[in-house]
Amino acid sequence: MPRQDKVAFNTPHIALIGMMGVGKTTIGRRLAKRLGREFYDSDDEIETASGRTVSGYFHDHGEAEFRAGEKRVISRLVGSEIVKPSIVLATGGGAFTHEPTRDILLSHSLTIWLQGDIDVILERVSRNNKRPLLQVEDPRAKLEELFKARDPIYGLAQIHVPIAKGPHIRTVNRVIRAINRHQSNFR
Ligand SMILES: Nc1ncnc2c1ncn2[C@@H]1O[C@H](COP(=O)(O)OP(=O)(O)O)[C@@H](O)[C@H]1O
Ligand SMILES: O=C(O)C1=C[C@@H](OP(=O)(O)O)[C@@H](O)[C@H](O)C1
Ligand SMILES: [Mg+2]
Repeated sequence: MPRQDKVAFNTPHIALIGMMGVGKTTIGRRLAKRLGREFYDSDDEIETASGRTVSGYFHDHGEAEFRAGEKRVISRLVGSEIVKPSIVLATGGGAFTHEPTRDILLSHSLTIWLQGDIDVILERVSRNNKRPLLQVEDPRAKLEELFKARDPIYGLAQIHVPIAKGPHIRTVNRVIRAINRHQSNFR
């Protein structure tokens, strides 16, 4: 394993946060593979536990219950006192904005904000209708509203990484470099 991957390997749980469509799930899966860690996605865990899709869950129970379920899932994955190997967790875009969930993430993991601009994100989320919050007449306006409300909160993450253009590996490399820089500041 390259030296810089080793530094990242030795960190606690890594949690990716940021806006829908920025790449948390796809980058997280690749990062975990690179670091030889287990990968979890909080949306997948909610879907498995509830037997509903995220959209179905929102439809049936509403956002407040979704946030409560999301908190339970994240607490189970990274909030436990039981010592287990560090994982990579991709959170859903709203998880970090919910204070109880944010507290768990900040206390038990290295939080990494993947930052993308609205045009890239809009293009990506338009590929399917899996994101209930954007099933509105004007998704751009909704995204603008979410950016305004959420960016200051996402800014509380320990590490900020602007996504790279091009293949996923470029962003994975940026994340690993950012973790290295962060860890060396604390040694
Ligand atoms: N570097 C990239 N290049 C091209 N497409 C990407 C890249 N990163 C993510 N995507 C695509 O953008 C979409 C959203 O990514 P996803 O990982 O689901 O985001 P999130 O989990 O943050 O909502 C997916 O279709 C994914 O394949
Ligand atoms: O931003 C949000 O509030 C949400 C983001 C989604 O996850 P992704 O960020 O992985 O798309 C999913 O949890 C749900 O649709 C709500
Ligand atoms: Mg995702």
